[in-house]
Amino acid sequence: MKKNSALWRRALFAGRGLWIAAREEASFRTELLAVVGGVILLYWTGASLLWWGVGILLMGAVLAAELLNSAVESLADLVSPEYHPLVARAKDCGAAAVLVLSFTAVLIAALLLWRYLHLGE
Ligand SMILES: Nc1ncnc2c1ncn2[C@@H]1O[C@H](COP(=O)(O)OP(=O)(O)OP(=O)(O)O)[C@@H](O)[C@H]1O
Repeated sequence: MKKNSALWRRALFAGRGLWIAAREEASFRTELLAVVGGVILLYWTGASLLWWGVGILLMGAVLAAELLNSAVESLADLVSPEYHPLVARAKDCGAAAVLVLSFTAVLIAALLLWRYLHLGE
């Protein structure tokens, strides 16, 4: 496989990864929906530029973590389709990474909502 291909080619590969995740991973689709919800929340609460920055950063991080988790799962399935405790560990840790970031994003969203409802800003 040729290394260091042109930027447009690498972008094409990345786009293919996004398309595969959106088509085959239910969790990724759910997170895309959550991103739409997050953008609506930020818009509805009239969030400041800083809140938008934090929100966009977190939403991007959740999606990126899910994509990396999918990559780990695919490699694990290739290497060991049969049950193996190390595969269980790799997959569980990948899933945990997504969970931690998702939980953080939900907490930040709750904070934004609380601030809007109680402080009106
Ligand atoms: N080959 C394996 N060896 C050991 N444990 C496995 C193996 N495959 C799956 N598991 C266990 O089952 C859990 C679910 O794995 P699975 O591959 O179905 O991912 P998932 O969480 O359903 O994600 P997705 O639906 O996105 O593929 C893993 O977190 C792991 O604990």
